[in-house]
Amino acid sequence: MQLDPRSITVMTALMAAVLGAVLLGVRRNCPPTIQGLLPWSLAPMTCAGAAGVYALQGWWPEFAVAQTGNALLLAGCGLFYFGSQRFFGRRVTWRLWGGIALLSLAVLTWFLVRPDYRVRMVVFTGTMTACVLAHARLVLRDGRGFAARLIAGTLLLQAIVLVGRGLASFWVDGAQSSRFATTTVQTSYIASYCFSVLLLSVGVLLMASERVREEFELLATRDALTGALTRRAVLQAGGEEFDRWRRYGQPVSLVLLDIDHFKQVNDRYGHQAGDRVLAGAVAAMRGELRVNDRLGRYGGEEFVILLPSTDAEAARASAERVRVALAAHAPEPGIPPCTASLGLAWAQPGDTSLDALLARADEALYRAKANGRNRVA
Ligand SMILES: Nc1nc2c(ncn2[C@@H]2O[C@H](COP(=O)(O)OP(=O)(O)OP(=O)(O)O)[C@@H](O)[C@H]2O)c(=O)[nH]1
Repeated sequence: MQLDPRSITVMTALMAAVLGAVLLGVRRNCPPTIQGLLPWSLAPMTCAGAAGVYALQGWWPEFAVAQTGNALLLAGCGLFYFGSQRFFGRRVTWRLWGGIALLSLAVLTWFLVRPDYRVRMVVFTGTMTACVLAHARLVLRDGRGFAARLIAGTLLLQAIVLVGRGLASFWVDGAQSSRFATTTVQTSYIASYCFSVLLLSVGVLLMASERVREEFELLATRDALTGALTRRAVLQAGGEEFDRWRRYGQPVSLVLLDIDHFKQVNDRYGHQAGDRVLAGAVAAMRGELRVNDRLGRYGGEEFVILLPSTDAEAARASAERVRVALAAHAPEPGIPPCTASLGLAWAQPGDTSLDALLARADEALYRAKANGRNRVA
């Protein structure tokens, strides 16, 4: 089967333009917290521009086709990388990008004065390969899942094809060989370029939709005011830990915590200050908990702390740490620290569900309140 490189190039231009438009559409439906979609949308469009310019060979002077096409292709490659930097929240190195743009401009000008196919090929291949490899490194480091693997794999393949084609240009009579020569090297290069744009666009699309799903999941499990887990989410996690205790004997403990005299905070400083005090209290509690511990808002000024793999003694130490931290935490100037009462419970033989622990923790909390507050019972 013989593929016509010019037709592939024209098809690539059309396909890349459509992919860019699709990504732009996706961007409109994404929450603004997801960054990088604009450069990601512009990247395939720029590649489409490059393919369109290459397709003009024969109608435009060769030098103009090569310079403009290569510059656009490099810009497309850079935009994909730049988009990923934004997406992963990396600090964007403006100086680096400015430097690369200036260098490219200088090289471009120099080629206007001294056109040399092989030097041009080395500079272009070298810059493209460096950009592609840096991008692959970033995605491998910060990304996960199928989409990240797809992107990294495509980029690595692209680097191999780039280097292969760069080397081949020294064997083939490069200066005379046509861009659309139906040689194996040229056809593979153009076909791989077409697939790269397609796979990279699909990859970033998947990565963005995965992020949207994660953000919505987070919204559904987090209490909007304090950032603690919702009651439903923390109780679900508690149920899972309880099952683990029943099946494998892994200890699990639970704390119900109620901020003392919180009504007075609202009455004295206003409901909004009360809101901030609650959010601050959650932040202070978090600082005392381990990574696997779960903190949820049970309702109002009452919280649940789930302590997986924690027996009664260790749970008491954790609860005590939280109590001390809260009593020492000054919410904001003018508002004194709030204390809290904590009721502790742990899984015991005879318990049939998490409700048993919740009931005991509630009784313990009641005792802590009755015995003078600011204590663990
Ligand atoms: N600002 C604010 N206040 C809340 C929120 N949820 C519940 N509250 C308030 O928390 C207060 C709870 O009051 P009470 O149940 O009387 O308990 P308390 O004043 O903490 O007294 P003790 O628990 O007995 O120490 C009420 O005034 C509620 O309005 C909230 O999201 N924001």
